Amino acid sequence: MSTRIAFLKGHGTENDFVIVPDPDNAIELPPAAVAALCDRRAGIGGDGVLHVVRSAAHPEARQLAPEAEWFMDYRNGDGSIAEMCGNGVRVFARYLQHAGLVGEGDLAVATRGGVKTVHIAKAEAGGDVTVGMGKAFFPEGDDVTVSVADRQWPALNVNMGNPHAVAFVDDLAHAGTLYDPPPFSPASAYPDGVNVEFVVDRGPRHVAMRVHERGAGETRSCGTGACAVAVAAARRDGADPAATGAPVTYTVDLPGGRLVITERPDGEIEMTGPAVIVAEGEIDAEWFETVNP
Ligand SMILES: N[C@@H](CCC[C@H](N)C(=O)O)C(=O)O
Repeated sequence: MSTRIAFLKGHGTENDFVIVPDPDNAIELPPAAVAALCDRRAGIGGDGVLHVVRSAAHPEARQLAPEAEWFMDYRNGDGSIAEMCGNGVRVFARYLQHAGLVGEGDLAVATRGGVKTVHIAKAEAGGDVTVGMGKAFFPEGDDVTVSVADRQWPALNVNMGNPHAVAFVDDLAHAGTLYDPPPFSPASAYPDGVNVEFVVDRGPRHVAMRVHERGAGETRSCGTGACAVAVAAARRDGADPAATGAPVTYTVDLPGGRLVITERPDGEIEMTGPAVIVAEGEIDAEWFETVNP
């Protein structure tokens, strides 16, 4: 094993990540090592890990290498693998820019959810990062119910590459502590688990949300969750862009900041927000061996 393992810490609206640059895919990251890196007391701390690998060097992304040089090998904080991370891909792009590997403007990033187009705005224009998130899907089946303590809400089943249950509530405090995954029924609705969003209205096309993320617990932001919430709100509000032929934009406030989500008439969704690198350093090789024997 290499004795020098670089890392960076970054966040997008306070959805925070340990970034592990590893162009040649030489670093093994089993679930226990990911969980140790993400541990907020005994590790570096983060909602997840962004393992930065050249697509050509990763078996899951090799076929995407002609379209996208870099693969976001995303892991949840508990070490599990997710199909997509919306804030993660924005922070991933910021890392590539920070490292001088890309400039401002457009780039393609390979993910388990396919190739995503990312746009890094010029610093003088605010420097926000926009990602083309693809289309939302609404899996058919039983209606989903989410519950917290003695309250229950109907939830919309939205797939943004990863699964979401979106519940509109009267008060975000009704979601409780969100230490544990909120129970849902029927149990068959999400065989692989689910990210659960609780949403309140703030004004016209403006909502606020909290989220319990699969594999991470309550996080201060979730990009795919914000997109799921925006499309759920649009349908609830009768503002389906496919039906009206006009793009629809929602402002989504999260505990860690604000994301702006636009759905186009063809169903394509774009998400814009800040992405920040806050630190960089070296993982102690001896410690890493203890968590990754
Ligand atoms: N924080 C992410 C979502 C990360 C994956 C999620 N926890 C899952 O398991 O599906 C985002 O910004 O989208």
